[in-house]
Amino acid sequence: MTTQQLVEQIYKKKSFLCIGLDVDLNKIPKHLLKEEDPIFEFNKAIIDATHHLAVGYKPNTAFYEAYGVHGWKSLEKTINYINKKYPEVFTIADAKRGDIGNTSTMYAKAFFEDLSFDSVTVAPYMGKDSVEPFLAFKNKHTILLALTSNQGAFDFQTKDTEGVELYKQVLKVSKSWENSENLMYVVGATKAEYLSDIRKIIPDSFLLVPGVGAQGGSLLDVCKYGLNEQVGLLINSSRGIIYASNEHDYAEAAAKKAFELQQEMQAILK
Ligand SMILES: O=c1ccn([C@@H]2O[C@H](COP(=O)(O)O)[C@@H](O)[C@H]2O)c(=O)[nH]1
Repeated sequence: MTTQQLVEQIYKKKSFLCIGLDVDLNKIPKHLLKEEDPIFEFNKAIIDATHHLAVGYKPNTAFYEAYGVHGWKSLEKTINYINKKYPEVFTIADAKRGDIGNTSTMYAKAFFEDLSFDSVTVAPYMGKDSVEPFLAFKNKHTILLALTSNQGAFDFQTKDTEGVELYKQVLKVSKSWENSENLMYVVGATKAEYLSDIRKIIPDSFLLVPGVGAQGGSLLDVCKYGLNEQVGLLINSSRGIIYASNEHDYAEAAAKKAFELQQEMQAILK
């Protein structure tokens, strides 16, 4: 999917919501555990109930890898379901990959070719030659970790490197990489006050913003400092939406939470 197509979807749905599909078998409704593939059944119901309210879905691969080959199958079925039934939706494999060049190429093939995700999250720590193999894929997006939502972000990301915070170096330097137009960045909603500085460096880039909902980030603050002319934000909520209920009404409850966020976004877009 191109960035322009994503922007069109945002205006069509009046939403820049991304729903995180972080499925934990200990948290889903008990009756689903009788199914052959409880993770997929859970995702399918959530997707069917929310696809008109969200422009993206973000399975975090950890929640699938934790269940071994069965989990990976569930991930494959989930992405195939979205791509077949709702091809207009932007998909993110939150896998936080990145390695030496030839290994990164294999990671990119896994997520962009085999699983057909639109984007994958990548850690910048190993530098240019670890990220450029992802950027080489046309109409696919590499979402680079810039300033993450967790407390540990202050351990390295905000430290000075030659007078500039490390996360700013990541933003500045990555702009010079080949095919950098395929870059997006992760900035945590819990770091909203950093967004005006971030926008000075990357005014036009899309940002994936996790941390609204369970982590306490504010949608309004993120929008105040982070919106750009093309909206430029994908706000993710995972637990706050998908675990709104653990009874039979879980999909409707998720849709209700997604609707509340979509309504706030609609008001902001006006
Ligand atoms: O900085 C980051 C980067 C990624 N994440 C991921 O986003 C979701 C957030 O889930 P919630 O349940 O809405 O808190 C999850 O998959 C994280 O691994 C992040 O939170 N912060």
